[in-house]
Amino acid sequence: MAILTSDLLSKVQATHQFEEERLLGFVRANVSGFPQSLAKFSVLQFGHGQSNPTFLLEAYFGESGAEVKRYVLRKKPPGVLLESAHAVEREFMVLKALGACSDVPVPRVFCLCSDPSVIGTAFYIMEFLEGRIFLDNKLPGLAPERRRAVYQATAQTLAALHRVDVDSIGLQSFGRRDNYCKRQVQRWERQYLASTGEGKPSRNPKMLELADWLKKNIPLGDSSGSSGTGLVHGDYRIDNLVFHPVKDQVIGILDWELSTLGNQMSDVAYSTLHFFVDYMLATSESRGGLETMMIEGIPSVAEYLADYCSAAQKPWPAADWKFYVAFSLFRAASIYAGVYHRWAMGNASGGQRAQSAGKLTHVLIDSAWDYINRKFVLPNQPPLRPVTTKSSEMQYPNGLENIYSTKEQGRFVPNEKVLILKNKLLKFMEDHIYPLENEFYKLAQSSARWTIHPEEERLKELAKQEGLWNLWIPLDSAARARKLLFDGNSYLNQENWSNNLLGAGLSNLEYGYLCEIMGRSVWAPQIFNCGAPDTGNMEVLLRYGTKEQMKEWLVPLLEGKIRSGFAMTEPKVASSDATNIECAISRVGDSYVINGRKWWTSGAMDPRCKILIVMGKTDFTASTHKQQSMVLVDINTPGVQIIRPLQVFGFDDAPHGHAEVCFENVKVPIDNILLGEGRGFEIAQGRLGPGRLHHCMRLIGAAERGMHMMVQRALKRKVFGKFIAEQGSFLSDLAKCRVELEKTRLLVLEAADQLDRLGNKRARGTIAMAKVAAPNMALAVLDMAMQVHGAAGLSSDIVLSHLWAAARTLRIADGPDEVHLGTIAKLELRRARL
Ligand SMILES: Cc1cc2nc3c(=O)[nH]c(=O)nc-3n(C[C@H](O)[C@H](O)[C@H](O)COP(=O)(O)OP(=O)(O)OC[C@H]3O[C@@H](n4cnc5c(N)ncnc54)[C@H](O)[C@@H]3O)c2cc1C
Repeated sequence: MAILTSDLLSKVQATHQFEEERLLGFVRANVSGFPQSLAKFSVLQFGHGQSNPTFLLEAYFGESGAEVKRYVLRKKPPGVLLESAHAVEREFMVLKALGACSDVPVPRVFCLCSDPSVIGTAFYIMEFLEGRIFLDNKLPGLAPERRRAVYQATAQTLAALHRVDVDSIGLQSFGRRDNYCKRQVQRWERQYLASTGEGKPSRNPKMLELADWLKKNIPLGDSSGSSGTGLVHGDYRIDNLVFHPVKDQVIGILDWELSTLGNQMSDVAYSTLHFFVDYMLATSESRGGLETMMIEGIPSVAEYLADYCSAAQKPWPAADWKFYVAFSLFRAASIYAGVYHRWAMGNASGGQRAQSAGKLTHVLIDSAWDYINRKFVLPNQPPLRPVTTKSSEMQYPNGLENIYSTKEQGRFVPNEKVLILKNKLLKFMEDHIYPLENEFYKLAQSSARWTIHPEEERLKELAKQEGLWNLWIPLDSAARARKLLFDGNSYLNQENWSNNLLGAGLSNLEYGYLCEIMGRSVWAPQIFNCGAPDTGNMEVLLRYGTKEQMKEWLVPLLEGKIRSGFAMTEPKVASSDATNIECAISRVGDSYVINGRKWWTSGAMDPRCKILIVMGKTDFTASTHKQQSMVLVDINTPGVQIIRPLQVFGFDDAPHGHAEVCFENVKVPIDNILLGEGRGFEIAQGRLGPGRLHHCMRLIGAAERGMHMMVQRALKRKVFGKFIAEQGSFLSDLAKCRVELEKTRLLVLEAADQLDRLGNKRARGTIAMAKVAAPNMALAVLDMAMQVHGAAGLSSDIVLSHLWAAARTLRIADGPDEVHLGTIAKLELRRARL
């Protein structure tokens, strides 16, 4: 929640007290409009901020003494100060120039007092702004769209500040512009050295190494100061901004102590530090910033930066961004070291809160090194933004966008975050996937069919860079992995976060809108690391894997370096009832030994497939649903034999494939068991819910592609003197297809929403309905599309027959229709009996 500026007040701290009468005399003489006859004059201190102590002056006047004028006084801290720090005179100068000659929102200043005899140090007086301050940059309590607006206003206000022409407002001598970064690194290194060392807080050698790295990586052009220089604020953060009491608009930028002229991109990078390190939580062990939290409405760093660059008309800073962030962390570390040093000497205005600044200094230094060691920090281009920022006016760059795309408010209307991803995804499909489909088919029909097309791996990298990677991962699963893999250690370096290894923090419903688009091409899902059975297998590891299992198998799967298979179905038994399976998993000493035969293990033919999740029985005598267990089996373990690829209507789905696999005395360590013996059924329930829905979502996309192709064909092909689109029978069939498609889409979205709100178990009835409805609808629509294409529709020259074959498998795979109908009927009867 935001707090009002007036809520930050408390009594003046003992170390900051001054003679109020002397101050009053000065104010009366120097602040124009100050009431001459007062009922009361009071001084309170602002509790937020640790640099220059800041006070509220209240002058009560009028007949009843109830009228009040409020002012803010800002002064240097008492005690011995570091040279050039706490320069309130400079603050006054910049505020005065901006207030008089620009539209940058700043409080109006009244007067500056350099005479220490008045209150002990120099000070100035300015306007009091009543508004909201967001002390927590996670913006708790705000709706996602307002969070977005607050961050947008933050970026745009910084852009407005950076657009100011300093020469025209008399600030041309406010600082030097050449060698800004070089001088800043030297300055903050000096400050750090002055705040640490013998008789002072301890010195961290990594800080000095950091200074060396920065000196060696100064951006080109720094020495001349030719481009990108101008006014910089120096401490631009959300909590130094006053927002309008109700509108998401900045009404004042505060805390100008560090302002100067210089390289403005360093100002921008500094304003993003909370994405990389949680400096609000100085006392906790937490290191990760907003980029690891994925809070709805808060933009990514790239999106924030895109807002800034577009408003400031600056080029995209990918080339030097690593330097600017590392420099900002270094500078912040030096500032906090100064705060801590002052606290240790008893004169930091943040009081005891400044104590934690010592620890934070080290966190900032480590974070800078983590950032430097990342391979990827920013995409080469700014992320694609919707054509307008209002979701109601979004434009879609793709002809495939369906005619009922939601442009209004409503229950199943994707939010702005999803719309942005959707636009990107649509463009990616148009630019990269559809044009390569024929290429992929050619290879899959050649003698080299079980190899990977090099373009596939290239597109995977591109998808990662675009933030279109692992979008299927639901928030809760991501949170578990984050906790197990990343908490308090640097097992994985921060590069992985930037690559969105744990998705975009989407709910199942939000993912539904995107998964549908991937379903338009059989080749698309794996490009985004969103293909079956990998998503289901990753979900199992995310939910049930141990830390070690995650490290060994989940991480390479998340990275898209390996693929996986799920081996449950057996040729000998009716596997739609998993209690029938016969594969034996026997405990022998410290190992499990697996014996059995599986088939339709999708993905096992893929040369990148390295891990199988095998379901078998560990105890044939236990109760029916406690006999089964799941174990992780490295596909290269002796005794694992791939017997043959199976075909679906002649499609073998190379290079992915569906394999028959024999397990003969396959020995794996006991640590490879998932969740524990007898828990296989439980895992299957968890795995199959979201996975089933993903199939349904993709089927909506497949049907949508069928609709599109059908209509295009009907508008171009003439039969018996008329276009097919003019034939009455076609029109009614087309309309019926649309009706079925929309009904099913709603059912699938409803199931996804229920999965988010109610969980797997309570949503199972609706998921079952979607699982029956989606393949049957897609089959009908694709069948109609093939019919309209005549013989071409049945050929392999166009995608329809392959989409149809894939849809047909889903009346059986992941449970035949009859099993799901049984679930729906059982629930219906149970409800009637209640
Ligand atoms: C392309 C494809 C990919 C697959 N991928 C995988 C995979 O990666 N891993 C894996 O383990 N399996 C996979 N499968 C297998 C799939 O999950 C099974 O085929 C499915 O669970 C059905 O099992 P079954 O084939 O043994 O059919 P059976 O269990 O023998 O059932 C046959 C038929 O019996 C009828 N029937 C079943 N139950 C009922 C009931 N309760 N009421 C009325 N009639 C019923 C249905 O008509 C059903 O189709 C895949 C299958 C295909 C086609």
